[in-house]
Amino acid sequence: MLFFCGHFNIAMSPLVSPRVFSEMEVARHCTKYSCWVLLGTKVYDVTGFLRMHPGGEALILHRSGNDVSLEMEGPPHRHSENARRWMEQYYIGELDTDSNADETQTVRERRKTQEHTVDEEPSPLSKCSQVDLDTDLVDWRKPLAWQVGHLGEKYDTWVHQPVDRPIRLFGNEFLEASTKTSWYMVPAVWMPLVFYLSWYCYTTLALETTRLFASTDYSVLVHKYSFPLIFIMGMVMWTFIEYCIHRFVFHMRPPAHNYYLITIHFLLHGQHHKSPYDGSRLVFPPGLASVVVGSFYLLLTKAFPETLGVSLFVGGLFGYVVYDMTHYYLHYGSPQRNTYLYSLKAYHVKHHFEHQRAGFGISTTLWDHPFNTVIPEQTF
Ligand code: HEM
Ligand SMILES: [Zn+2]
Ligand SMILES: [Zn+2]
Repeated sequence: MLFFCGHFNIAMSPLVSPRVFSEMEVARHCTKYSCWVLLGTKVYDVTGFLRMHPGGEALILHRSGNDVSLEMEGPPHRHSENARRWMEQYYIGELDTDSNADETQTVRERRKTQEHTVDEEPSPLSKCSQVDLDTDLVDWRKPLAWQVGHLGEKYDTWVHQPVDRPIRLFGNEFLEASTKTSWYMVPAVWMPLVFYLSWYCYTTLALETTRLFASTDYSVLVHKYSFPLIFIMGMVMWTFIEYCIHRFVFHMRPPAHNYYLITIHFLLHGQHHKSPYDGSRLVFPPGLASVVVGSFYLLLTKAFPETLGVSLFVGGLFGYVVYDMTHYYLHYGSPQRNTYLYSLKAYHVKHHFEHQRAGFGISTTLWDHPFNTVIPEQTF
C-alpha cells in the first residue's frame, strides 16, 4: 500500500505479525539513545519521546527495559487517555515470554517461520506508520487542510487526539512551505526591531518632550529612566494578550456545521494540537505575525503619546519573542526537575493531552488564575 508520510511516499505491508523480543534483548535498550519499555508483554521503543516527556527523561530511563504499567497508572502521575494512545505509536512488538535461550538466535529463528515480517530494526519511519490509515477520519495520504472541515461534530474529538507525525496541510508546495517556520526565524526577524525601537524610545524620551495628559493641567513628563518600567509593562501586557489569543481565538469552538470556521481553527491552532511535535509549525510565521504586530503598533501609538505607545509596544514585542521561544522549548526541551520551565512544560503538555479547556497560559500561568482556568492538581 502506498501512503503519504511528510514528504515521502512509503510502501507498507498492511498485514504484519508483531516482532518478538526476548527479555534480554528488551533489557539491552536502556540508554537515552535506545530506550525500550514494556506494558505487560507489549514492547515500546520510546527513545524519540524521552526528551519530550513532561516528567523528564530520567523517570522513563530509570524504568527502561521494565514493565511501566504501574507508572502509567501512577503515582507519581496518572497518565491521560491520550498519553496511553500516544504510547501506542511506539509499539514495536511482543515480549517472548517463554524463552530463556540466546535471544538473538530465538528472534531470528522465529522470524524465519513468520509469514509476514517487518524490517530488522524498527523503521525510523515507524513514527509515521501508527495512524491507522484505513480507519482514521481523514485521509493522511492527502493534504489535510481541505478535509477537516467535513469532520463536523467529530472534529473536536479528533483534533484533540494527538499523533506523532508531521502534517501536510496543502498540496501546493509554495503554500505548504509558507506555513512552516524554523524557530530561529522569530528572534532573527523581531529582535533587531526590538533593539532599534528600544534605542529610539530611550533617545526620544531623553529629549523630555513626551508628556502624559499633555493638554490638561495634570500633564506629566515621561522620563527616559521610566523606559525599562514601561518596557516591562509591555511584556506583562503581552502575557494577557497571549492568554486571550490562545483561549478565545485559538480555542474557539467552531460550530460543527461550519466547514470554513473548522478549517480556520485547524490552520490556526488545531494542527498544533493534532501534531504537537511537528517542529516546523511550533512558532508563528513572521509574515502572518506582522499583521497582528502591525495592528498592535497602530493601536498603541494612537491610544498613547507616540513614544509611550512605542515603548509599550516594544516591550510587548519582546514578550511575544520570549513566548514563542518558550513554547518551542516546552515542546522540545528537557528542563531540570524543580525548575520553573519544568513546571511550565508539564503544565503545557497537560493542556495538549488532557486539559484542552484549561491551562491557556504558556509563558506564564498568571492569567489562568483570575480567569479560573488553572489545570487542577492531580489527586490519587
Ligand atoms: C517510566 C515510567 C513513567 C513515569 C514514572 C512517568 C511519570 C510522569 C509524570 C510524573 C508526569 C507528570 C509531570 C508533572 O506533572 O510533573 C508525566 C506526564 C506525562 N507522561 Fe509520563 N511517565 C512515565 C512513562 C511515560 C511514557 C512511556 C509515556 C508515553 C510514551 C508518557 C507520557 C506522558 C505524558 C503525555 C504526560 C503528560 C500528562 C498526561 O497526558 O498524562 N509517560 N509522566
Ligand atoms: Zn492550545
Ligand atoms: Zn503547544
